[in-house]
Amino acid sequence: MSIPEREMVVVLDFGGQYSQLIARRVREGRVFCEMLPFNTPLAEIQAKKPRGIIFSGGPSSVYQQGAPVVDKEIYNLNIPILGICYGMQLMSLQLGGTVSRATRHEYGKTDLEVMSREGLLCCMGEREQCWMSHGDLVEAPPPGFNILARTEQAPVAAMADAERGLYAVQFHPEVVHTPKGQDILHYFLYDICGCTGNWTMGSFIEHTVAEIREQVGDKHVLCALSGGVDSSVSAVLVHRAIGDKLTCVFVNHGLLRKGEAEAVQKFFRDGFNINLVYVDASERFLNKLQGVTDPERKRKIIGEEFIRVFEEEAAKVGEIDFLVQGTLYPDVVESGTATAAVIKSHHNVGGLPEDMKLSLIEPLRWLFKDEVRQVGEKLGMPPEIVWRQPFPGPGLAVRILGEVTPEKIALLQEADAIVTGEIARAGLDREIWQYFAMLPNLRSVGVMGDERTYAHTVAIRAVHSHDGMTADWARIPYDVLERISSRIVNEVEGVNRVVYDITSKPPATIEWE
Ligand SMILES: Nc1ncnc2c1ncn2[C@@H]1O[C@H](COP(=O)(O)OP(=O)(O)OP(=O)(O)O)[C@@H](O)[C@H]1O
Ligand SMILES: O=c1[nH]c(=O)c2[nH+]cn([C@@H]3O[C@H](COP(=O)(O)O)[C@@H](O)[C@H]3O)c2[nH]1
Ligand SMILES: NC(=O)CC[C@H](N)C(=O)O
Ligand SMILES: [Mg+2]
Repeated sequence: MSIPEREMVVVLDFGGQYSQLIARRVREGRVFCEMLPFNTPLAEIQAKKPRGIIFSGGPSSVYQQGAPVVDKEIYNLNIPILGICYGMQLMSLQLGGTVSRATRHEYGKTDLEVMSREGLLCCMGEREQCWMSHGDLVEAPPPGFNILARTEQAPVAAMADAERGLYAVQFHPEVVHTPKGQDILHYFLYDICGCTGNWTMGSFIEHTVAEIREQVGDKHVLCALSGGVDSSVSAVLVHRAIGDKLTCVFVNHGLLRKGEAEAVQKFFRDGFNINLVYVDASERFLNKLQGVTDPERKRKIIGEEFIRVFEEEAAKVGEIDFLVQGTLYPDVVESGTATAAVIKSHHNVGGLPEDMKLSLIEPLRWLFKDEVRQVGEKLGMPPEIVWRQPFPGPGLAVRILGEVTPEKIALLQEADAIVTGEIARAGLDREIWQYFAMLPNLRSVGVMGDERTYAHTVAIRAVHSHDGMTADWARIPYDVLERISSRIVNEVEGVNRVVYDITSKPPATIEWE
């Protein structure tokens, strides 16, 4: 079977805060979308046969030295382009318009005066709300461009050279605060780029299965299976493509939750017709982590050790060239890209060793968790997997600040089982995105049974999120918190205090390390 034709659009990322939102919005418009760094070679972009290209926003000023630019040939490829914010400023500058620093900046909700209500802005009335975040502006558009809209501060808030298929907006159509934003993107995708909207979860599955089959041929493949949503969905996709030639490896690194090693094996052995190898590697992981306190070092050690285990298992199975991982888009951005800062090295991306021998297959690399859950449902996977709360690959190592020891792991496993159990008992497990206990490596004074104690503090973390990129702390009812707290101090030896983390992301992250 050949790979079915797929309409796709490329987002070139200039480091904007909302770049990933653009990609999501395009996919919500039923057109597949990948985000690439701004400096991706043109040949690589062309090879993807995009129907359109979108330039994202970004923190730089186009007229500054070293600001990110694209190869000007991109304007001659006959592929429609939509520039957003920085993307519009860049397009202006490169094609002969003028860009300068504004005297007054526009941040947030802004009134837009629409001057041309046909073409790109045909969905808009004369006055519309839009959302702005800029300090620079286009003073004069390049030759050949018409001004489509303006605001009090920005004489060019949207512009087009329809003949060449070049469009740009200073505001952000991808954020919900631009109410007509999705209509504008829709017009770009359908009317300008000629897409028909053939991207659905069903077509994603079909396309991905065909792609894996072509890539792998009749070779054998190993899949890193954690029992989490992402790797389980990846495993099922690959299994559809190549059946028995897939072997899944589940690693117990000694940093799993209470009862998890047994539960995952039982679930996959009983419920799925998949070859599963279980590796108890806890000793070697914990040895490597001895004395290590820096969060990034912990992540890198775990990332490398995972790969070493997979390589050893691959050698046992025979000739194996490929490793499947359930990597998602947020793992990729947070690990740092050409434009995005390193927030934390996810073990499966930034934590990978340089000399790895297996080639990666990552069918979900462009998706967000909620999209992966839709794929899982479409594949008919059971709700216990699809709606399972995420658990980071480095496991409890990133939930224990400071050195990881067997005692601390055992203590945290007990406390975490209480949090999980009580959240489920209160019927909140599906509502809350992630909920767990963590150990801040902090001891304080308490009094228990009239005796002084000097024991551990356990922190509870519970957050609501759509995709893991941003999060808000969950307003767990006080009586549930009370039960969790009292059970932890009463049942877990070595704990005399429980606190609740009430920080959103940003500024914090979901995990503490
Ligand atoms: N214990 C493990 N054994 C084998 N592979 C693992 C293990 N933990 C993580 N991985 C690999 O690393 C990838 C990334 O981990 P991550 O936790 O993001 O995904 P997940 O566990 O599949 O899903 P979830 O985010 O729902 O926990 C996994 O998809 C899997 O391929
Ligand atoms: O596979 C993973 N490998 C990792 O190294 C890792 N670190 C964090 N997470 C999970 O990602 C989401 C966002 O986490 P943070 O807000 O802590 O960055 C949350 O759901 C985290 O649990 C990881 N997943
Ligand atoms: N959001 C953006 O793309 C901002 C672009 C540019 N840095 C400005 O301030 O105008
Ligand atoms: Mg996981």
